[in-house]
Amino acid sequence: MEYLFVVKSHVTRALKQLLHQKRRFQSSTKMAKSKFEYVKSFETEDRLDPGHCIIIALRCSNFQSIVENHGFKRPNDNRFIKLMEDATKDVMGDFKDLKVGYTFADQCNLVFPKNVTIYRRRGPKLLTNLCSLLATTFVHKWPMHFEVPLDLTPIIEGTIYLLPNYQGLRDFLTEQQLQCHYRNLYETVLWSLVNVTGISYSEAAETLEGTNEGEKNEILFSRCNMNYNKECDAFKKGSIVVRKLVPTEVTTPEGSTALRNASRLIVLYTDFSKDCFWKTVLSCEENTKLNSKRNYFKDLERNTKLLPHTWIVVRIDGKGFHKFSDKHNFTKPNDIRSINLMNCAAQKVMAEYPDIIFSYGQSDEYTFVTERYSRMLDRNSNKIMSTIVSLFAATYVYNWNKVFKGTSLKYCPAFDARVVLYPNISSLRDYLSWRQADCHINNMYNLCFWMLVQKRDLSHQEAEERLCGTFSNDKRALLLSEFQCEYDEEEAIYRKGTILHRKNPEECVESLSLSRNETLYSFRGNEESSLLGNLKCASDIITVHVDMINDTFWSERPWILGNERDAKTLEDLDE
Ligand SMILES: Nc1nc2c(ncn2[C@@H]2O[C@H](COP(=O)(O)OP(=O)(O)OP(=O)(O)O)[C@@H](O)[C@H]2O)c(=O)[nH]1
Ligand SMILES: [Mg+2]
Repeated sequence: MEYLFVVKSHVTRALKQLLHQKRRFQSSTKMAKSKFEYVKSFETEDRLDPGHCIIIALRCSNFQSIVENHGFKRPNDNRFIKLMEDATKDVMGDFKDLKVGYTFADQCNLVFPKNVTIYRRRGPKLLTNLCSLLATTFVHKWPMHFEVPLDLTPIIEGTIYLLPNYQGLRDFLTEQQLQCHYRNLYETVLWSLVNVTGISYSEAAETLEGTNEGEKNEILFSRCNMNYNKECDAFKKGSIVVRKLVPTEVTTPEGSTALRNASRLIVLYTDFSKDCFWKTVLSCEENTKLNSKRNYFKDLERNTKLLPHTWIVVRIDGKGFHKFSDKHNFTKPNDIRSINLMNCAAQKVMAEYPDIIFSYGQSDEYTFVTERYSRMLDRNSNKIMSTIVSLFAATYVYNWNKVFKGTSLKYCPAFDARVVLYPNISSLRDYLSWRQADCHINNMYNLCFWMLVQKRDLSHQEAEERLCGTFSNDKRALLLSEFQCEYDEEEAIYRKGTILHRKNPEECVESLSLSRNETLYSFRGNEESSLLGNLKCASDIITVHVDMINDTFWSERPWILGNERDAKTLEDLDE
C-alpha cells in the first residue's frame, strides 16, 4: 500500500515535470530565434564512456589561505572535518545516484556507479554541478561550524576519473586513504613537535625531512610521548559517507505511525583496504581484493587539454533557477538583487583571473572569455571550468545576505559550466551576439508575459496564447498600446544584459609608467609576467549595459579582442 503510494507520487512528480518541460519548450519555440544560433554547433557533449565508475575528485585550491586566515587548529580542526562531512552529505542528498563520498582535509571524492545515466553522463555537467554545489554548501554552512566569519571564498578544482571496474574503484579509494594517512602522520608529528617540545616550525620540518613512516612514529613516541595508533580515526582515515537503510518512523496513509526502512546518509571512519567494506557496506556485486599495485590512476584521469590559440569561452548556467527564483520570491520578470549578485560574482572571478578579458551575463547565466593565447591552468578544461564555476557560485552565496537582506537562503544553488572553443574573432563575436540576442528575446517576451498576468489578470496559459506567433514589433506595440510602456526606455541592464571588460591598457600604461610593449604583453595573458594581473584589482574592470551585436562596441574598444590580422604564431609567443 505504502509502496504503491510512493510509486504514485513519483509518477505524478515525473508527469508534472514533463508537463512543465513541455510548456517551457513550447514557449521557447514560440519565441523567435536569432541568426547567431549556428554557434551552438561549436558546443560538445563530452559524454563519459559507459560501463565505468565515475569519480569526481574535488580539492580546494586556496585551502592554505583558508587555514591561515581563520586560525585553524593544527594538525586537524574538527570543525572543518564536520563542515566537509556536512557539505559532502548535502551534495549526496541532492545527487541520489552518488554511491560513496570520501573526504579528508580539503579533498572530496564523489563516486557514481558504473550504470549511472544522469545528465546523459556528460562529464562537464556532472563535474561542475557537484563542484559548485560543494562550494555553495561550504560557504552557506560555514557559520554553523565556525564562529569566525569566512573571509574568502573557496576555489575548488575538479578532476574526473573513469574506472573500468570495482577493483579499480577499490584501488583508487585505498590509495586516497593512504594519502590521507601519510599526510596526517606528517602533520601530527610536525605540529606535536612544535606544540609539545616547543621547537620552531622550521626546526620541526627539518627534523622530519627524509624520515619514513616508522621513524615518524618513533619521533612522535619518544619526543612527544604520543602513540599514533591512539589518534582519532576521523583524522587517520578520513570520512566515508555512504547510504544506509535505517529504521525510521513514518506516518502511514491511515494516520498511524510505523517503522520503515529509509535511506540515510551516514559517516564511517573505516578502512577501504578491508574486504568487509566492499562486501557488506557497499554490497559490491564484483569480487575485489586488496591490490598492492595502485600507481595507474594518472592514466585514468580524463585528459582535457584545450586546443591552443583558440578563444576559450566558459558559460555558467544556474541549475533549476526557475524553481530557485520562485522559492526565493524573485521579482518578475527581473530581480535586480539576483542580477547584482551575479555581476558581483563575475567581477570577483575576473579580479582573481587576469586571463579572463571579458564576460557577459543575463538571467541565470554568465559567459567568461579568456585571452586567446592564455595558458591559464595549463589550458586544462576541467580545471578551468571547475575553478571558475566554484568561485562564481561561492561568491553568489557569500554575498546573498548582504543583497537579499530579509530573504534567507532556503537551499544552496548549483551552477553548471561548459567550455566552448572559438577559432576566430568572427565566431566569438557571433557567440556573444547570440547570447545578447537571447537576452533581448527572452526579456521582451517575459516583460509582455508578466504584464499580461499581473496587470490584466490573464492566466499563464492565456498569456502564452496571447503572445504565440507574435514578432518583436507586435510585442513593442502591445507594450505601448496596452501598458503605455516604451520598450526601449526599459532599464538597459534588463534589455542588454551586463558586459564586464578590462580598461584600455594604454590608460594603464600611463598610470603604471610602464612601456607600452610591456603592458600589452601582460594583457596578452602570459601568466608568468602578468603585470596588470598581479594587481588583481577590480577597478580595472568596467561594467556596461550596451549593444555588442553591432560593430560600434568593438571598434570603440579595439584592445579587447585585438585584430585577426595580428594573430600570433607559436614563435611569436615563445619570443
Ligand atoms: N523572476 C525571476 N526569475 C528569474 C530571474 N533570473 C532568472 N530567473 C529564472 O531562471 C530561469 C532561467 O532559465 P533556464 O536556465 O532556462 O532554466 P532553469 O530553471 O535554470 O533550468 P536549467 O538551467 O536547465 O537547470 C528563468 O526561466 C527564470 O524562471 C529573475 O531575475 N527574476
Ligand atoms: Mg538555468
